Amino acid sequence: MTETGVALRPVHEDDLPMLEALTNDPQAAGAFEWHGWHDPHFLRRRWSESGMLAADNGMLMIDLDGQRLGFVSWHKTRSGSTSYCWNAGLVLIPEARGHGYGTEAQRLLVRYLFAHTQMNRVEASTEAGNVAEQRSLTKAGFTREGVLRGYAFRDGAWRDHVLYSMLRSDLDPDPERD
Ligand SMILES: CC(=O)SCCNC(=O)CCNC(=O)[C@H](O)C(C)(C)COP(=O)(O)OP(=O)(O)OC[C@H]1O[C@@H](n2cnc3c(N)ncnc32)[C@H](O)[C@@H]1OP(=O)(O)O
Repeated sequence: MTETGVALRPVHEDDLPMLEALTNDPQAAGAFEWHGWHDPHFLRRRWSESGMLAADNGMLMIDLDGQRLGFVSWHKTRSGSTSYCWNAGLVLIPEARGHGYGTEAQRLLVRYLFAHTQMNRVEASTEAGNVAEQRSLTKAGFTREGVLRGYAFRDGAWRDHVLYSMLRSDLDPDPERD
């Protein structure tokens, strides 16, 4: 948890309707995260199998004083013949956007992943037009690496993405640790 009260926690069964809305409803997903309808049973299946905490991917709820604000997620990406990194992302409910909660959630996620896995790099890419997420990644301490041209297909067009990363060595030392 942070001073703002934002915390990450595992997904509970009664969170599934919110996750479903954020990923399967065009209004809730927002301009850059709507990728078309998906199998409505997918999230419940994933939750039954692993509680959204598998070895190669995961999802945690973003919580503010017991209120659900959205979710963070990550998956393992190959970065070399024997190397992997995490690719991370998040979606907040529309009412929670623009208050700094997404930035806090990304800070917390990076700390969580570096504390509990041995990965050296967390990367995040976002559409070139998603200025809020780019600003939020910068505020959370990520470094902008460059533009991935024609990287992802969404809503009828190939879109440029901007790639950001945080390395284990970029992390500020935890003030609560010796
Ligand atoms: C790697 C990925 O996950 S990509 C997908 C990211 N998710 C989404 O796009 C889903 C919908 N959006 C959201 O969930 C959230 O808005 C997020 C995650 C993008 C950002 O989290 P928030 O809590 O809203 O961000 P936060 O409030 O910390 O900061 C947003 C910043 O962007 C700025 N901003 C917002 N919209 C715009 C805009 N259209 N143009 C310029 N700046 C903008 C804000 O002013 C703020 O900057 P400031 O603190 O300097 O004033």
